Amino acid sequence: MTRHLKALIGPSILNADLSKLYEESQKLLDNGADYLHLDVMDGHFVPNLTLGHPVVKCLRGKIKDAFFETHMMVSNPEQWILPMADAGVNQYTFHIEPVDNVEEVCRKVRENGMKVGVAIKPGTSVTEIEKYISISDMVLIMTVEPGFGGQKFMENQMEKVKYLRDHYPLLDIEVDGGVGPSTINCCATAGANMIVSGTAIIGSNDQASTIQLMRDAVQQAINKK
Ligand SMILES: O=C(CO)[C@H](O)[C@H](O)COP(=O)(O)O
Ligand SMILES: [Fe+2]
Repeated sequence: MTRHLKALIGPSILNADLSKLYEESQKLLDNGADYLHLDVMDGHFVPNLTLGHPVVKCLRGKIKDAFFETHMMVSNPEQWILPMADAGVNQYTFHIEPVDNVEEVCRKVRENGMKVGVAIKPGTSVTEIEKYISISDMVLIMTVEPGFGGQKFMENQMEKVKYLRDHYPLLDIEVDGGVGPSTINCCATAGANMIVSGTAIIGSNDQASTIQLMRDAVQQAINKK
């Protein structure tokens, strides 16, 4: 069977009203989100704290069938594999920067029934992550310094996306940080097919059209290639 790239939009709930995590998440799904991108920060790898596996587990209790990706901005990603698998996470995306044995973490993530995503910060070279493509399901190119929502999109990171798309036509490539209607074309033409967008969707007064607009831009770019 031929595999085709798919345009997927995964809203980040980071800048939503987290006292209403379930309602905000369900609303995003009702408005057409393809998956949920849950930002996990440990106050060590990044200077911020968000949520952990107990919260993800409660959310899974209320939302049974959506695809959950956790973006693990943590110093020891190996530590949270089991609890996140138990919480019902579908994809475990972690940063390679603090990890000594990336292969081992990738293997354990899969052993625990989750897809594995590998992520790099803006200062990390694309060749650092290229080594792990064969043992992962997705690559995340950060387009802001991880830690906070609502930052400015770093266009220079598109070189990494272009490089990866040229060399790996069917690779799932995700971008995250400052992505919205004004920056989506940049991401789409560079070759990203999985789009994380926080502030632009959460702050939109028409979430469904904002999600649709971004998915259409990405799908059109895929169809042109
Ligand atoms: O990983 C993140 C920050 O580290 C978030 O996913 C990202 O910033 C999304 O929010 P926004 O679209 O507002 O930038
Ligand atoms: Fe994220």
